[in-house]
Amino acid sequence: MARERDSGASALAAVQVAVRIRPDAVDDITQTVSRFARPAVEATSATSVVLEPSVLPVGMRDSRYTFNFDQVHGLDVNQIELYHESVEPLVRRFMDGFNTTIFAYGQTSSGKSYTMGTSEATNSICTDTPFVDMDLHVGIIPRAAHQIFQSLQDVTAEGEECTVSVSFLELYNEDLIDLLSDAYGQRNNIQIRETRTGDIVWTGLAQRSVSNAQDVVKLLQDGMAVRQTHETEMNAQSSRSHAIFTISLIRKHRAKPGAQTERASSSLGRASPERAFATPRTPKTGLPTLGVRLPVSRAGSPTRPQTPTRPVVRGTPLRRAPVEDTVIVTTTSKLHFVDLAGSERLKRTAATGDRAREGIAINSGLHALGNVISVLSDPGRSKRPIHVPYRDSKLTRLLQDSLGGNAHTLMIACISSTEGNAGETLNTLQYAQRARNIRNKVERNQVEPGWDNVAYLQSQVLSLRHELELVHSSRELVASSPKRTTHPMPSEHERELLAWQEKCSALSQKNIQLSFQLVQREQEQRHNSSSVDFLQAAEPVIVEYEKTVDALEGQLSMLKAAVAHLEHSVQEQTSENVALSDRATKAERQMDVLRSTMRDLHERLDERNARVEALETELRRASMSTSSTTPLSFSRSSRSSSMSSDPGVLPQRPFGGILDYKGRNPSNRTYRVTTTQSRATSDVDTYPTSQLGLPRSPSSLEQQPLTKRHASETTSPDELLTVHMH
Ligand SMILES: Nc1ncnc2c1ncn2[C@@H]1O[C@H](COP(=O)(O)OP(=O)(O)OP(=O)(O)O)[C@@H](O)[C@H]1O
Repeated sequence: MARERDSGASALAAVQVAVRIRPDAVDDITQTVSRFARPAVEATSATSVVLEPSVLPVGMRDSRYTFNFDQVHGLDVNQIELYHESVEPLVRRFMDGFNTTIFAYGQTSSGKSYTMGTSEATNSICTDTPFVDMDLHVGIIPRAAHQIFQSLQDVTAEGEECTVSVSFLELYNEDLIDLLSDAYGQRNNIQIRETRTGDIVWTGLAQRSVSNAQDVVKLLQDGMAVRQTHETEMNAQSSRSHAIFTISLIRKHRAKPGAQTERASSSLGRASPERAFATPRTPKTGLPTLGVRLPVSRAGSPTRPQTPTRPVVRGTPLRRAPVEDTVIVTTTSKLHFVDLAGSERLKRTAATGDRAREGIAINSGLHALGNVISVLSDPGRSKRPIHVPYRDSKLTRLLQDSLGGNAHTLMIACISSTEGNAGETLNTLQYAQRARNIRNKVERNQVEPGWDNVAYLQSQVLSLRHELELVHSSRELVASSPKRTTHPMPSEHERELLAWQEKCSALSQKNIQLSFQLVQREQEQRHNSSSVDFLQAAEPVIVEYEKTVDALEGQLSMLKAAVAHLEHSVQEQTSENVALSDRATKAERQMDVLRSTMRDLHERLDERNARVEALETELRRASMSTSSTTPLSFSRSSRSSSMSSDPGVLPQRPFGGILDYKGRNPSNRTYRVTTTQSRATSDVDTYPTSQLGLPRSPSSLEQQPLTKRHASETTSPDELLTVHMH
């Protein structure tokens, strides 16, 4: 926890972000096309990761993406290493009395459940015997349970009394479901409520006491068995809900008043002297954050903390106060493991029906979480108050204390290494980058008993007054002693007197403080008493309103989810359009190239025609001087229609020449004509007779069967003339 600052009563702690790159197994069903299975991300150091932009969809390509985080776990980092590097320090914070949250975020099938320990590997743990070595694939939660109970062995041996309990909550389609309830599946009454002091609490959630790590894992397995998971195109066992597994700890130890904050050994989150002594923080008794009810008196009136009904981990009984001044200090803390469902593109998961509805709800919660993270990470937030949209979804309400509130938080961003997932990977990395800017205000949840109890304070004041009177009377007694005037006081008595005097002044001070406290409390009580009746009467109405608001918020969230989904589709459509216009631009470029090729060809054609004209002129000249052959004048058409600027219209120009009629095939009426011009035999051109102006059946011509080649060439026989240029 390097990035933490002390700011008086509470310390500022940045949200920690660890990135985990999952290896892509051969049988990974998301990687069907090997072309997209190339590696796209690389851990370049223990804290940085690079995403290759060329693998991103068009429109998302930018420069090389390099991201820095608190930890980066590459492909070769296993569960044990990840736990030691990223999670163990957080679990120690929890043991020290701080609320702590660890949540996994990432696209579907990126390894969130695997990392958190809510996947198959956890089911393989045998809970009948104490854990020795866990399977390499076992995730965070079972390992944390093991660490917690190992540490508790030490503190209970020192005489502390500790109580551990767990709860398991699921948020499915905006419904809160208790995964450890005996009445699972039946309508339950879990509600997220805000106390008058602004704390977020859940009511109606089962708390199960546990006395060892096996108990924790057993309950985890039970809850996992009923959690909503289904197969999608992207994951054979995809979590269709967000789930929060919580371990709650209550520790009690004896300490001198005012010295209790030194007991907890964390180097972080030092409680201020004011909070520890003069105005001890009202413990979240009964309604601690994230809704776990600790022992509390019914009407919610503050009482001295009670002994838990089922203390689970007990040390030797709390030592009797060796001296008058020790009190029992209670520390409460919670450790939340949040396994978020994966963000998913419905197109890729091929979700329809219920799966699509689940997908929309999942994405909507994550979208709201993204908005909260964006607002909290806004650097301008410290200068001006900004509304944080926690109420936009139940997920954000549940995580309110973990993001921007009183908790040490670790986000594990899970990403896939392959090219096919590069778009989602970039989103996850950007999301995580923002989360890293969030600062939480952490403080130890610790309280000295009785500070919120007026009767207790009154009795303290009375006993102190009584002690004070005793001291005064003893002083007077000593002062009136006749020996004092004649003999020096024996040093033993002197010391005793000084001790009494010191004690007297300490007690007077404490008396003043307590009296001051008492007056404050009485004033507060007087102020509150008038509203208590009203509040009691209004309570059921308020609860009803809360339920209605809750239901409406649920509907609103789903509507927002639908809108977000539409927006997402529009975004996808837009990027498809971008890709299409990119292709259109490319095609245009190709057209330009073709046009220029055409121009070249035309030029070459013109050159050729010029040559032909020159030849024709020569021919004409030759014909003038030769009278033995029949002069002909006709048009010549080009065979190469592809060279014409207008396909279908053959370029024509006058052709003058002396032709030697070699023969005629009557069946197809094709003429074979040889010009007097000397040419290679391959220079055989075919002309429509209509263009040549020749008679269809000139009897003067020698009939001659055409070769096979000619026959195949002259597919429109009656209109063609084959000319051999010699
Ligand atoms: N680091 C890893 N090493 C080995 N296998 C892994 C790793 N990460 C994930 N897997 C495997 O990948 C598959 C998908 O992982 P997992 O179910 O944890 O994903 P997910 O992010 O929780 O998905 P969803 O959001 O759909 O629930 C599982 O079979 C899991 O065992």
